[in-house]
Amino acid sequence: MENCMAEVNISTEGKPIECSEPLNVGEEMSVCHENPEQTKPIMKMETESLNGNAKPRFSITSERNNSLVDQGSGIGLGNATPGGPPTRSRPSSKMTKYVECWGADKPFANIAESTLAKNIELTSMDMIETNLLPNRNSCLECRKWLSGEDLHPALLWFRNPVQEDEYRSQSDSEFRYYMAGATIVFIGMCIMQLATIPKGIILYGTLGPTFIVLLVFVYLCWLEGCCSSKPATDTPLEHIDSCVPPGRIVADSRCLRIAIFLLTVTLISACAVVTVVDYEPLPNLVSNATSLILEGRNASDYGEINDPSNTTALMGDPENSIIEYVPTYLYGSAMSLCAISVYLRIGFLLKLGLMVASIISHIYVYSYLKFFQDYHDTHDDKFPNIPFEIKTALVLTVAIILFHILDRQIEFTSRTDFLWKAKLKVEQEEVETMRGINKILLENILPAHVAEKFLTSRNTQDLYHERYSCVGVMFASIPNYKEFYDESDVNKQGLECLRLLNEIICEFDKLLLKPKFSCIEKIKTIGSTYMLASGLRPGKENSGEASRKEEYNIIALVDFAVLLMTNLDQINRDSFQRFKLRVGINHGPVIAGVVGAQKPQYDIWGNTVNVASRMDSCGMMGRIQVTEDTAKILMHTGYTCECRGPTFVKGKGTLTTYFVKTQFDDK
Ligand SMILES: Nc1ncnc2c1ncn2[C@@H]1O[C@H](COP(=O)(O)OP(=O)(O)OP(=O)(O)O)[C@@H](O)[C@H]1O
Repeated sequence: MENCMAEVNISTEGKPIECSEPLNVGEEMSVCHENPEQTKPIMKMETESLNGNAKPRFSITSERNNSLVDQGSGIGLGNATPGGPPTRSRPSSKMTKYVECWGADKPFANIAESTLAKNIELTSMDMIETNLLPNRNSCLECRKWLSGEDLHPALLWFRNPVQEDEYRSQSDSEFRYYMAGATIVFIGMCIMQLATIPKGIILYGTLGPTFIVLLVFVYLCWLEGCCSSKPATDTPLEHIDSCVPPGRIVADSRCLRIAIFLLTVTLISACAVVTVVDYEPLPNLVSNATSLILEGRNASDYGEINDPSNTTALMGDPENSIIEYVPTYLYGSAMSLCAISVYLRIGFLLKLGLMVASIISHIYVYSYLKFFQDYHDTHDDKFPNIPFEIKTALVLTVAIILFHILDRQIEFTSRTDFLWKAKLKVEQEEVETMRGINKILLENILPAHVAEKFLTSRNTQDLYHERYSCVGVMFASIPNYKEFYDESDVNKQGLECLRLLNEIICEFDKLLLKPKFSCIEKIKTIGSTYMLASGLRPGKENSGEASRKEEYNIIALVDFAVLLMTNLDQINRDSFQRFKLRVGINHGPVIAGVVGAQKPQYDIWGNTVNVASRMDSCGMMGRIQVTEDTAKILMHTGYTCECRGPTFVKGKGTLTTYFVKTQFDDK
């Protein structure tokens, strides 16, 4: 706002300004625009008696004009402090400030209106720095932060149920690795059992099918590309019908993953102990069943087990005794715990429950086996009074605790990771938002290609400049605005006049949005003069169509000048004024660049610009004056130009100039 206003330099030259349209005292006019958006009165012009003359007083009710209200007595040039110099509030790093600075229909209004603006309120570089700077967040701090605010300290669940749901419903592409890990543990257990305990139908009958089941699951989980990739179609239904590989289905479905996990660990856990039925039937419960199973077994392996007379002998000869198989079962139990633990992304509480259930069932089975007691009696002489079940349970409980600590740590890390990713995503979005806003802001100040350059280039220290061999330059001024401008009390020291100028310039700016005029760049306003250039596109002018571009640039400027005149005519009708546009156009080489550091400004320089300015300043109201070269191009493209003859141009001598024929010539 400050920038915009500071550029407006209106000189009244101390002359009393006459009202351009005599009005009756007390008369009030409501002025409406033609388009629907502007059908509400945007200006109310009242007259008051002042020294016998009716003077215009505008009270503008449009939002745009509110931008000029309440900015202190200095007509919006800053926040005036009573009794002191005006203080300027610089925009802070937070984009909210930028947004708040500008209301609707004003420069940067597109930012305030964008939905992004809402996000910006949440954004601050501070937050990003605090959360993302690695050296400021040690693991311990992170733990404290999480357990305190985001995670339940015992359950490690997110306090926010939505977050918890999101975490649980995450896809787990690593599941196939866990599946493979569990299978490897199972293979280890198989090798151990096959190497140590006697092979029999039960051993093969349990390990074999379990192995096949595990392999099938591993295969399915790793199967990612079974479906032929169909070409993308426009019909959504065809997408739905297209086959999804089983690996993806498993990775995406939490229920399926848990079901596979439960099934596989149950099978592995069962395989760890199921062969004990080969050796010693459980009392009463399965004695008959076991004796049936034992029928037909290899007598050389098991005959001695059923022979009570052999038991004492076996105990006396531990080398060949079945009690030596006990460690295999104990290791098998531990390995089944390991198989549970390898499923890293399954909830640690579920895994803990399964481990406990698995060990309780194992110990329950072991407690019915006499040779486990015998093993205890022969190998453990330190605490003979403690039952072997308790001792076995203690050893396996230690394993459970170790696995549980590991699982807990892994889950904590996984949840922390999830939180960080979520926060990072938000922050990345915010950074993107801020980058977008910077772009919008820069594009409001600079031409798009220059803004792009400043946004992408790291080296902004060098003077930015561009050389063009042929650019059209236009100065369009409203010479009689000076006569209209009045700093009397009636006009609030010129504020009301300034509002009308603002209205005119905003209308002119709107015309630039038309695609036809995309080659035109507004350079600035100098008082009531509107300065433009066409053809400021780096890299485009050296193409083979350079001469056509030159013509196009000049034609665009002339058409734009005619449109400005048409628009000003409409404003005149609405505001009962008689403003006239005086336009000067020239073309030729210019140098463009950005000058200034705090308030950088894009501008163009060169003789072409000076002459264009002179074409305006020595031109005529309501006419477009061009140089001879520009006129030739215009006439070549079908425009009618009227030779003004030799015209004295300050600093350039006498030049032959032309007026472009327009429908406003006779008005
Ligand atoms: N980049 C620019 N922006 C605005 N006006 C410009 C620019 N370049 C030149 N002019 C205007 O062109 C006119 C001609 O400039 P020139 O350098 O020929 O003469 P000058 O002696 O500097 O101008 P003057 O006699 O009006 O003070 C000047 O009025 C100047 O303000």
